[in-house]
Amino acid sequence: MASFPILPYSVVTWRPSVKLNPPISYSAKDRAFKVSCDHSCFEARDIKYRPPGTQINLLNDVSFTLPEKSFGLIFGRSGSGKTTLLQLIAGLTKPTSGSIYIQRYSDDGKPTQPPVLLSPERVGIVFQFPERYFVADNVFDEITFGLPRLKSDLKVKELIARRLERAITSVGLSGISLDKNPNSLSGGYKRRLALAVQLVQTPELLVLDEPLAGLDWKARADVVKLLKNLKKELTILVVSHDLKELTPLVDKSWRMDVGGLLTEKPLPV
Ligand SMILES: Nc1ncnc2c1ncn2[C@@H]1O[C@H](COP(=O)(O)OP(=O)(O)OP(=O)(O)O)[C@@H](O)[C@H]1O
Repeated sequence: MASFPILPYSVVTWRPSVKLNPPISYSAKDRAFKVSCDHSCFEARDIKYRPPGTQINLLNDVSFTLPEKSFGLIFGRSGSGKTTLLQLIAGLTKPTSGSIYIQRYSDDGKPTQPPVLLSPERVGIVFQFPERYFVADNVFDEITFGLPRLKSDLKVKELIARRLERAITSVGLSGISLDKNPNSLSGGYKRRLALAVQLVQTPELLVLDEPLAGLDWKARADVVKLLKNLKKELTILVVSHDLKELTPLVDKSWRMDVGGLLTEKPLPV
């Protein structure tokens, strides 16, 4: 298993960090969330989301804290707002109010600096049935689709080549020809490819919507094993109905109730 992320954060210089202005202030209620954060946490506070032109909030006062390199799982009824939350975290939609940010803490649980807004470049999102969104006719083009085109100088090319190689290795696609048509891969390999597409962008937080949906038992077991390995190097947040299979990986879990209400709860298995 290749170690991941591929490059130290400082090397990937095109990833902007946006400071919140004004900085978030901390109440006694907020401090209760810090207990489990040793270093950095991905945090959401009081997220509300109402789609434009509608009268109903899909998400209501959603708050959570996910320590870095941990595995979080959100479960709950269909239509409760889980996918909507993932889309907000990935920056595909903006919350109506509230914020999602990264907070660093010292060993004694105090914030060491102002929170930094979570920018979309730091998040990789794998949609439910990601293979439906493949755009290229070979594996190489699919993985490199979102990368800078290769007019760049040699150093950038080398950097991209290393990122590509490590993404492929880390999802176990090394044995597959890069010329292969993505649609000719098995279900499990398509999921690996969808993960590689995100990993090549070196995200710090990977969010996955129903990563086991539609796979046979063998492919499901393979994806669980893959996620277990990725968890060593990345923070992962999953929305899933497949609680039993994912239980061994889960560090924190939440139930989303209809009306977009998120509560930290142990898995009901
Ligand atoms: N842009 C929108 N405008 C209005 N309603 C929306 C919009 N986007 C989603 N919804 C509705 O919001 C609710 C929450 O949808 P969401 O897909 O987030 O739920 P979910 O918990 O992920 O469901 P599932 O488990 O079935 O995937 C659904 O009733 C959906 O129809």
